[in-house]
Amino acid sequence: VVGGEVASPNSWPWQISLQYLSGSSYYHTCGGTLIEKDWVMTAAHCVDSTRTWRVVIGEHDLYTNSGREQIKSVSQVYIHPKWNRYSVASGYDIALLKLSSEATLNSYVQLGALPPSGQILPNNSYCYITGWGRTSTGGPISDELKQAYLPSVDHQTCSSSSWWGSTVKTTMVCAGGGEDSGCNGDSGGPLNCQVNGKYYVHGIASFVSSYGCNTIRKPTVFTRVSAYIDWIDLTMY
Ligand SMILES: C[C@H](NC(=O)[C@H](CCCC[NH3+])NC(=O)C(F)(F)F)C(=O)Nc1ccc(C(F)(F)F)cc1
Repeated sequence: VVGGEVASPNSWPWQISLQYLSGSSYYHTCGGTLIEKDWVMTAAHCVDSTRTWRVVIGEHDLYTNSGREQIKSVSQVYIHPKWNRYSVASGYDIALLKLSSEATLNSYVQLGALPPSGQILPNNSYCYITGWGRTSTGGPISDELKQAYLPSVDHQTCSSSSWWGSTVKTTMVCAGGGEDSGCNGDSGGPLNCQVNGKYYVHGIASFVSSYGCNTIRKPTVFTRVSAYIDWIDLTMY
């Protein structure tokens, strides 16, 4: 997350850190959302390589143990069947991870709420991106979970020529486009949007400009969760 601020610990209790094993250590690679006690939603591009994954729930500082963390291994990865790793612009950047055991829900660990199928946010909706991604283009990832206010940008604007043009599809949600943005390492994490006083996870961080994370008029682009509710339900149940 470029800009924004460090989040109050565990104030986004559905946020997870997706980590991969390298040698004898695990490393943060992506964000994700706990959507059932044993299911995590993330981006397909985060898990389309063969690795050993684990999910850390109740996390805040990646390098300290608060005692609130719950670490789960991943028993199965379900990548959307239409995901094409060579064409993030085609969409379908969504995956579900089945956990080896259920998380325990408490003040620090809660489920993220999904929007109704097909729901489209009005332009300039009140949204926050959260993640441990780079804090500047090419910079280091954040030790602590960060948040940034990223108002949503409707498709008409986001797909206009001086914005993302036809790269952005209607199965995506744009947010930001100013000096705050998502960045590498926030991938897979939630776009949290407040609707009638409650937060819903409307997006899964998918891509930013290759010219720089916080490029003006290149908002962070998210998979639109409300476009995939049927697939999510079919996969989990
Ligand atoms: C460096 C930049 N990285 C990203 O945007 C990465 C991974 C994207 C997956 C692509 N394999 N995503 C992120 O950093 C995220 F946090 F915003 F999600 C990038 O690749 N951007 C990008 C790639 C392709 C396209 C386009 F769709 F146009 F082909 C647009 C932007």
